[in-house]
Amino acid sequence: MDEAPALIRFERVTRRFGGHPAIADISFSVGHGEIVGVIGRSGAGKSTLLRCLAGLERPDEGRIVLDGQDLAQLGEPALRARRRRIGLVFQHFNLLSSRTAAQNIALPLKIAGWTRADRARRTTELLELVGLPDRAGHYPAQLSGGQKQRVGIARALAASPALLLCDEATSALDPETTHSILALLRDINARLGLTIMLITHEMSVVRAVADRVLVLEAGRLVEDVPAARLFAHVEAGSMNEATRSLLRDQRPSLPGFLVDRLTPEPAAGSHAVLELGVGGDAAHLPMIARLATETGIEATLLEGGVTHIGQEPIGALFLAVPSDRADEAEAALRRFGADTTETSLRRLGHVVLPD
Ligand SMILES: Nc1ncnc2c1ncn2[C@@H]1O[C@H](COP(=O)(O)OP(=O)(O)OP(=O)(O)O)[C@@H](O)[C@H]1O
Repeated sequence: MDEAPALIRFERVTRRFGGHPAIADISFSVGHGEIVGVIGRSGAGKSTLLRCLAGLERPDEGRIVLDGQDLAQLGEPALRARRRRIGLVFQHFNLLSSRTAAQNIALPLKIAGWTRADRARRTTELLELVGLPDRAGHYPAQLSGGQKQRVGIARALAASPALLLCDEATSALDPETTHSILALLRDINARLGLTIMLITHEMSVVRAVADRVLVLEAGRLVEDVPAARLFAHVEAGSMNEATRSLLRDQRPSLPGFLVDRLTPEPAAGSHAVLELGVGGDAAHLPMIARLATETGIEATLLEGGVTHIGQEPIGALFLAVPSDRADEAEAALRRFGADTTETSLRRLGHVVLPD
């Protein structure tokens, strides 16, 4: 990370319950304005990490530094003030059903002692920000799930927090609404420069919104990587098994019928199958066309494609080239920019393609 001091620093944080560590020896830092996804399976320790960060749990070991302040050094009043610098967004919205959207949003401001006029001004501003200017007087029961979560986000932002913590914020929503809520979070991040941490068990959520990904497994931090690199599988070989298994359903993969036919050695008329993982600028390189013009080798695209994580192109292509020219094709692809820091090139085996 650059010279700017981190907003969040976890230093070897452990939290135990009944002697069993829910999170163990966790260290990472988050810079201002980053969107960080924390992913892991049920019981991996995500909620515990979030609760420690929100000051709702105290670590047994290690330090959590937020904006230069060690949370463990703060007494209860200072900790309460700190908590107001953190906005929390919940899976089930946690709105008061007897209050309107505007009243729900204004509640933290009322508790913080804002005047009625200031509350009204800020609430109007927030309803605009989350795209609900005409829903101020609606009660939660009159709002859709997505609208309720927008109110939840507006409430979390009311006191201008330094950090927004989202705990499975889209897990109760359908895919289309999830998409719009994640777009809203990205928009808020871009407009306000707000740092966001999202806890989720869904790789698709991380994929849609995060700049960086932390993977938790059985209380340990097993991966801390830029999202684009994670999805380009550049370091697939070095990735933890927990990460690979979370990724498996996201990545393009060779169709099963071809995997079944793969052999380690070439056969008469066979093709070598190459997996080309591309990311960054490499995604724009016309590698297949260059391969044809410069070597005369015509690669067949078996599967795969390029997509985007934020603005970052990433992809995986599965190519077939005649087995007797596989070495030559690999050497050329490497020369064109494959197998650098942002791309990877792997030979999966040989296959006799169906006619
Ligand atoms: N208050 C608690 N008392 C006892 N054990 C706890 C407590 N909170 C968490 N744990 C245990 O710590 C481990 C991590 O739990 P945590 O809720 O942090 O995981 P998670 O990744 O958020 O899971 P989920 O996605 O299911 O919420 C689990 O084994 C859990 O049973």
